[in-house]
Order: sequence, then structure tokens, then C-alpha cells
Amino acid sequence: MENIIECNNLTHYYGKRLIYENLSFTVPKGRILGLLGKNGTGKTTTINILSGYLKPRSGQCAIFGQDIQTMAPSLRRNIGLLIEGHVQYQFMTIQQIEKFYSAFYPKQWKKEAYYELMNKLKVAPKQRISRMSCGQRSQVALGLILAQNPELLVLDDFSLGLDPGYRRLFVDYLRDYARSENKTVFLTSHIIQDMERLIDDCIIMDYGKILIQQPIKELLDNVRRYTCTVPEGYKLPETDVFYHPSVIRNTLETYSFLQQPEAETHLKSMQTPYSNLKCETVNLEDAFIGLTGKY
Ligand SMILES: Nc1ncnc2c1ncn2[C@@H]1O[C@H](COP(=O)(O)OP(=O)(O)OP(=O)(O)O)[C@@H](O)[C@H]1O
Repeated sequence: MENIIECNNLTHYYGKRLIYENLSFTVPKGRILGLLGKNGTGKTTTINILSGYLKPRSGQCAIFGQDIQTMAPSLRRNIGLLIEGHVQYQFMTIQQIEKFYSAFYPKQWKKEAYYELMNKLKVAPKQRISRMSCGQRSQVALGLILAQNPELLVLDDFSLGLDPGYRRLFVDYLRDYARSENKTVFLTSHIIQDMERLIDDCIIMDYGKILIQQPIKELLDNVRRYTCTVPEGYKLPETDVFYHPSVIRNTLETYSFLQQPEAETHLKSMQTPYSNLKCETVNLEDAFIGLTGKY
């Protein structure tokens, strides 16, 4: 399968502060990848490296097989970039901004994609962007990227300011658009429920490293939440198979990739005084919080 993005051993520091070390990932053509992580783990940093604004301390980042730092502008046009959802030139109307942007992409511009989304938003072509709400402005920015008709969409925090209805509208629209046009998407969002409907693959970042990198289906098929009764104040010994165990009164909760029989074997080998073990599959948000911890 052709890889649209290939990042190898990215290491980045701001001054002396290490953000992450040896981050490697690929995004194959036609896949939607979501980058998840707590605040400050380096998602925007990664987007800035992917877009060529930031040069990593070491490592390589190639898009369409070319180093992003030296990519020709003609190829760069095939990357649609949304940095935190804002449109400049807010004095323009819906119609004027579409015309303005179209001039930068004469060969590939698809204004229908933009107007289709604007129609769904029920905004009039003569409406000024400065008179729109924050969420509507984000939608204008997204619409302009769709009209750019890029091969790769890189969207940082695309759901910023959108209410649940507009988020759903955009997520469904983006999913259908990416599938039917075989587009590749790399995105971040803090709204994890949206990611579950949208992405094929996920990377979950922890401070300094990638914690999980796998297809979303595989992740959801394999993560389990375990709860059981333990004596009050019990502390599970540290182990890398049970993530972020917590005990509230006499209920222990933890997350694991182990299936129930293996989890039991493990608990027994640690001589955990447990009873009433319950094992459940979880949604992406619970898996994310379970694997990365609450704080
Ligand atoms: N220009 C900069 N100079 C110094 N430190 C920075 C700079 N930009 C970001 N950082 C720091 O690097 C870390 C990663 O920031 P980044 O914005 O990539 O995180 P993020 O995962 O996108 O966070 P969030 O979820 O809050 O948007 C943070 O601790 C941040 O304070």
C-alpha cells in the first residue's frame, strides 16, 4: 500500500525541553488517522512538523515521498491544512472568500464542495465572515479546504467551536468525502466520541512517546475495563499489563489488553485479593482515558 505520510524517528525539543523522541508512523493512502493525546503531549507540534512550519531536531518527515522541508509548492498544493480552525480575511463574505482562495488553486479548485457545506450550514453567500459565530467560521475554513481538493487533509483540532450537531454534520460529511474520493486524512481533536465515528487508525500519544498505534477496530476489540472488589486501601503492584489502576472504596478499576482468563492468571500471580471480577469492552473515550490516565 502506498504511504502518503512517512515519519521516521522524529525527535523534537523546544529549547532544552524534550517533547518526544524517535516518533515513527506512516499513513497509507485513503486512511483516516486520528492523533489523540492529553494536553501538551505534542499533537500540534507534530502537525507543525508535518506541515513544514517546524523542523524537528532530528528525524525525517516525508509526504508524497518527498521531504516536507524541501517540497515543491506545486506538490504542497495537494496538502489541505487546517490550523486550529480559523479563517483570515473576516471582512469578506462567504462568496468573496471562496473566489479569493480559488485563485491559489486554479487547476484543482472544486467550489461545489465548499457551497455544499455552506448550504448545509444555512448561511447566505453574502453573509460576512465577521458576522458569523465561531463554529460557523470553523466550517468556512473546513469548506475552503474541501474545495482545495487536496490529496491529504491535515486538520488540527477540527471540532474547535462546533456544537454537537455541526460536529456530527461535519464528521459524517468528511467521512463520506474521504471514502468516496480516496483522500487521506491526518487529524487531531479533543472530542474523542467524534473520532470513533470517523477514523480508521489511531495513535495515542503519551508524554514523550507513542503509547498505542493501531487500527481503531483492533483497539476497541482488545481493550477491556476490569473492575473487581478488593479490600479498602489495596494498591495493585505496578505492572505494564494493567493501565492506571485506581481503587475507590473497595472497587478496583483498571484497563488492559489481556483477555479475562489471562487477566485472572495475572491477578493471581500478583496475589491480588480480588472477587467479583467484571470484564467489559469500552468505547474509544473510555479506552483513551483508561490507557492514558485521568490526569
Ligand atoms: N513554541 C513553543 N515554545 C516552547 N514550548 C512550546 C512551544 N509550543 C509548544 N510548546 C510546549 O510543547 C508541549 C507540546 O505542545 P503542543 O501544542 O504540541 O501540545 P498538544 O498536544 O497539541 O496540546 P493541546 O492538546 O493542549 O492542544 C507543551 O508542553 C507546550 O507547552
